[in-house]
Amino acid sequence: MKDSGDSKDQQLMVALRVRPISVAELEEGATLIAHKVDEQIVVLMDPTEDPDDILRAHRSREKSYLFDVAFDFTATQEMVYQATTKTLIEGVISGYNATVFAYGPTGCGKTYTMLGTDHEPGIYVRTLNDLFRAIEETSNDMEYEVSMSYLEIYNEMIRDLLNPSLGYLELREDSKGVIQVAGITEVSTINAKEIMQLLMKGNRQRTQEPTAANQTSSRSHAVLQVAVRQRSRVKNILQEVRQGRLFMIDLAGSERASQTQNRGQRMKEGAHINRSLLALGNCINALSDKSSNKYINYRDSKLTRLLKDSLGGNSRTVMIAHISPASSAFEESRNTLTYAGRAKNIKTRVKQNLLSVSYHIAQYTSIIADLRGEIQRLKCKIDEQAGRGQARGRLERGDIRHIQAEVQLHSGQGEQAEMRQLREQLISAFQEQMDVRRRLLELENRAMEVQIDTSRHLLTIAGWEHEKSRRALKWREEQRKESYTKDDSEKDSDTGDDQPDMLEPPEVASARESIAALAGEQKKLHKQKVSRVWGAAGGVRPGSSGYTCCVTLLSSLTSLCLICLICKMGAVMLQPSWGRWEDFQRLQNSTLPPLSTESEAHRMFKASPGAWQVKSSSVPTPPPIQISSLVTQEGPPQDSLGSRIISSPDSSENLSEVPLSCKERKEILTGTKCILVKAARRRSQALGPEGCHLLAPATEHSSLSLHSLSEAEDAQPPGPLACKRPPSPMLQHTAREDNLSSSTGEAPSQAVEHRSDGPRPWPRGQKKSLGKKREESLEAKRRKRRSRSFEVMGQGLSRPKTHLLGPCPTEGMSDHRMPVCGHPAPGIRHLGKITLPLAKVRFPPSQNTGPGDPSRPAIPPNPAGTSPRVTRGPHLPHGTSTHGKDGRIRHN
Ligand SMILES: Nc1ncnc2c1ncn2[C@@H]1O[C@H](COP(=O)(O)OP(=O)(O)OP(=O)(O)O)[C@@H](O)[C@H]1O
Repeated sequence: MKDSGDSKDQQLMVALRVRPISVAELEEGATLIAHKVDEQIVVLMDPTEDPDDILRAHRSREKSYLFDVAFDFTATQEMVYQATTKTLIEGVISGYNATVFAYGPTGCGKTYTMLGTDHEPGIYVRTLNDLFRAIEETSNDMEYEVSMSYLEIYNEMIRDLLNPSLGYLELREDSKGVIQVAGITEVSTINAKEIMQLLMKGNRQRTQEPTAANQTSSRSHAVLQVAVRQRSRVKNILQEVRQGRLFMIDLAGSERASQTQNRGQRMKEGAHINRSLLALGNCINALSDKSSNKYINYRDSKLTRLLKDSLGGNSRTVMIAHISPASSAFEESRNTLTYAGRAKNIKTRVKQNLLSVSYHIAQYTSIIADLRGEIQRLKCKIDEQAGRGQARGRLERGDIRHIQAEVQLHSGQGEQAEMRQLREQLISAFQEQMDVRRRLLELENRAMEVQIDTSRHLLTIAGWEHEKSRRALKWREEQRKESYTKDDSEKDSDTGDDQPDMLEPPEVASARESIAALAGEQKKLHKQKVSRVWGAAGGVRPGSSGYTCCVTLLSSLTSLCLICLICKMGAVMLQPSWGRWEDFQRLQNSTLPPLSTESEAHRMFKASPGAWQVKSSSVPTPPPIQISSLVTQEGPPQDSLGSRIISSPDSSENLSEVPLSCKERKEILTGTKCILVKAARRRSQALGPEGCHLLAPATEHSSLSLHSLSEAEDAQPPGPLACKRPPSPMLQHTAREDNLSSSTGEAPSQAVEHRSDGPRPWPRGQKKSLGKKREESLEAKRRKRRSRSFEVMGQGLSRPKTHLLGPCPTEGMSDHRMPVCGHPAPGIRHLGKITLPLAKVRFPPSQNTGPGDPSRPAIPPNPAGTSPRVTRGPHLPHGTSTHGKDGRIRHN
């Protein structure tokens, strides 16, 4: 260990404090002779000067003294501490020595300044408080060791005030000249409170005796020493240790024997006090004389030996001189001021007590142990702080939970019952809704079954009508052949021959009856569904908006189902083998396969050569079949229901020659047209904008109104497009309405007329002339018919058209011409046109018979010439069916 650090000269600081004049002094008649002129100057008046003394007339009666700082009776303890001692604390911590001592005559306030009272603590207490506060502030980086000792020099003997039992102690000087008190008690602590308790204990041990000058006169010099060792917490091979010492000395007061009136022990004490103070004065004189190189005799007294460093060595020293302002203490005050003034010239050489400690490698283990201990200490500190934070957090969370629980308890009691009630109501409403849905599904299932049965019966009836028409045609052919061989008279006589009646098969009659029953059931189911929806809607009444919504919903569903049914029926009827009675028989005995998926429907259409005509891409769901007209309308007589079915492609033109069949067919077509238009409208309404958007590609072609249909019929070249033009692959289900409607009106005749012109487009300008020709031809045919000729009168269909179609479906539905999803209906009229070729095209008689006519399938003859009853079904001769390029069926 070695000392290091630079030294510098430090002037001794001298402060003067003038205490208040005491009551005793006032009683003695003393006057104030010490006055503070400014912060540094004090004037002392000489009370003994006689103004009448001529010899001293020109001498000044007052003398001024300059100090570093001066205090009078107005100064507080804090002011004295701040101005004298506080600045020393930082130096002590940094390794500098410092000394504060109170000097002055007895009873002038030295003990008051240094020790103070309980209410006005002195420099001891204030200094220690600030010292430990400064150590605490830098303790994270620096490690401190603080030790304290408290002694008195009484009668030139040193006593340990912290442990008086130790007896008198000796002063020793080490090799470096540092004065040490051998065996003194040094209490190491960094607790300021503990040091203060020790200080109080030591003061009680200090020798105080009342004298005439001071009731609490200190008969000894008290020395409080505080040593501070500071080192960095960062361990290194070279460790710096800074050691500073602070001396705070309360000297005993110089006294005069006459003043103290001491006798005996008190006089002896005073002698020792004065001797030590004299030695101190001599040292101060010697130290303050800059010019002289006098020997400083510190060894004259233990006080000067102890204050060796403080006076002339390595220390920042502050001397606080005390005087009484009373005129009675003029001599003591003047001497004190003189000594204090001299001390002001004393300079000390101050240097930092810096000790460099180089550790041996063997000491590393202890250093490591110290470091580990330090790490452990820091960990404990962190854990302690974290635990404190967690405890605080738990406390806060506990408070929050407690508050929440209270809030829930108070506010939730009323709301819980209400919430429970609402929940029960919600659950019951949900269950009721599910029940209604289930019942509706059951009704839907039943309605689907009814629809399937109805469609099956309708197919049966349609098959029979077809067969009947075919037999009638065959019979007329035979009759015409026979008529060529007979003369006119025989012809006239044969005009009364009618076509033999064909007995209706029992299954057809049964189908008609079943259809009637099923229609009633359909109606009943529909009413039930509507009532269910009303109930589910919570009391929706007819005529209200809710009612409209319900009906719309149901209608939309049923319309979709209907569309599926018609597509399916169309696909079946366009089978190559369709038109034979056995096909109807086969279909009658089999249930309609449901179009469960779009792919299935696609397969079905593909399987048929004519499937492209009816392929519907917009109906992917299984078709719950429902014919609205049978349910929602008071339909035509049930016996005509069979005639509503779409005619067989092969026989449609021949059917027109049968008045009753033609009428029925028109009714069927009209009714179907009405249904389809309604279905399309309801589907559009049900789907709404979103559905329209989704179905836009399809509806663009399938949206249809009668108006658009009629326009289409007018604008579109009928015959060739219907018969020979390759069909569009984008055929839609509703496009069949176009076909159906055209089959009931002028289009067929136009097609017939146009057929002779080849596949050129139909010119609009020729329509009127063609109409005229058609009328003429019709008239001629009538005449022929009256003359018992058997020419086919396919054009006669145009006559009942206005009667059948006029008011009811066409005009009525023309109001429903609506653009679906914003797409105008006319834009789709050329697309998706399903052509049932033979139902649309009427052939003139001259062309009907030619088997080689490619535009029309030849009607297979009945070589057996049997009656319809005998020849129906499997007995009908037929060749191999082939398909023309226009998709129509040919029988070879
Ligand atoms: N500044 C002051 N303000 C008020 N009272 C004071 C002041 N200074 C001293 N006194 C009072 O004067 C009396 C004597 O003071 P004190 O004992 O401190 O003198 P002293 O110099 O220590 O005497 P001694 O040398 O005999 O110990 C005390 O009662 C003290 O309360």
